[in-house]
Amino acid sequence: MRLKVGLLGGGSWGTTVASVVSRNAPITLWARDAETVDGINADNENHKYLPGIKLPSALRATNDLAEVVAGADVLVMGVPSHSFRAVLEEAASHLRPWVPVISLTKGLELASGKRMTELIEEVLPGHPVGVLTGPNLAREIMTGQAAASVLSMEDEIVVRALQPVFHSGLFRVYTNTDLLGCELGGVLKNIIAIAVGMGDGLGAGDNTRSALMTRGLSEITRLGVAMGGRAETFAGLTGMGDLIATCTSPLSRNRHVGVELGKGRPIDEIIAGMNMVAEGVKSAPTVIALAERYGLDMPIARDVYDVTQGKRSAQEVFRGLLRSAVGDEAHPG
Ligand SMILES: NC(=O)C1=CN([C@@H]2O[C@H](COP(=O)(O)OP(=O)(O)OC[C@H]3O[C@@H](n4cnc5c(N)ncnc54)[C@H](OP(=O)(O)O)[C@@H]3O)[C@@H](O)[C@H]2O)C=CC1
Ligand SMILES: O=C(CO)COP(=O)(O)O
Repeated sequence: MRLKVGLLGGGSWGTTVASVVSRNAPITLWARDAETVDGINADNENHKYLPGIKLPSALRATNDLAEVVAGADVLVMGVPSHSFRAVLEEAASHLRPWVPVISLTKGLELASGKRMTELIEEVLPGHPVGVLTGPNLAREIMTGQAAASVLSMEDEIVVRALQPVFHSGLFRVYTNTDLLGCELGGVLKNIIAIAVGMGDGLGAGDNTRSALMTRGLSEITRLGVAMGGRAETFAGLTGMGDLIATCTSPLSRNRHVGVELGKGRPIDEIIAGMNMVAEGVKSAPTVIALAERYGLDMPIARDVYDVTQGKRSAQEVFRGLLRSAVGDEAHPG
């Protein structure tokens, strides 16, 4: 039986995942924006988020959320974290019982600090939940570059059953049962990418970038393990893998924010000039609150928080980093 997939969210990543899935399964994409829907159906193009890229003709889009959700055997959530709960609540009354819900979103709920899969469990109790995450820059995948990703769900049987929905020749989908670890890796690497971007914007060198990424991974792993993730997950595709892609690619929106901060531009101006989401800016305060709750020192994340809140400049933060105490690499703090 071919599972029918419904995907909510017509941004760059929702459209990309829908295009990938359309090779394997019937899929309908819901977008709130009528022009996005028309562009996908009439021109096979998402003019707003993936201009110039031809989408598969099998991909169909609609404005009708109820139709997409009610017809889905698998529901995929591709809206940013700030809209996730509202869209999920709208979907809830239309979803059939036990339909798995997979999140593509790499952010935390601002008010509660919750992960997106925690929101799914809260709004849709009883539905199997998962994430699809990894080093996956949308535009690269749409231009036919190979990539690997991870479908993570706690139940090994369910995750194996859903893997073929997402996996294809150039989009290689592994499975992992460490849901919390996989999900957190995707959230936390955004903050380190902002830090690396700040360094690049200030003209820092490759050694500096390498130091920030490595110490950043150490911060990610400390918090992730304290919250219940497995250490080895953070060394895999959803941790180190995604960190490398996001910290080094000019396509990353989070890194872009960092680069512009490094050049001295104010955060509000940078965000106002972007038509896409940079989740790390929104999750930095929540991550700092989590670090405090778990009694952990996360100096790079704290610096990103300070700069994105306008408390200090990128330049000040970089001077501070060079002056900070250095101890045992393996046992910081
Ligand atoms: N882009 C990428 O390469 C990757 C992104 N991700 C993650 O995927 C998630 C989505 O990002 P991405 O697709 O890139 O985001 P974009 O900024 O490209 O697009 C955001 C989309 O969400 C829609 N949206 C926002 N608020 C609402 C709402 N209240 N109701 C309905 N739709 C809404 C927007 O609609 P509208 O146009 O109408 O505003 C738009 O279609 C993020 O968490 C991101 O971190 C993960 C991996 C790769
Ligand atoms: O998550 C991503 C790559 O895996 C996309 O990163 P940005 O949101 O920074 O563009």
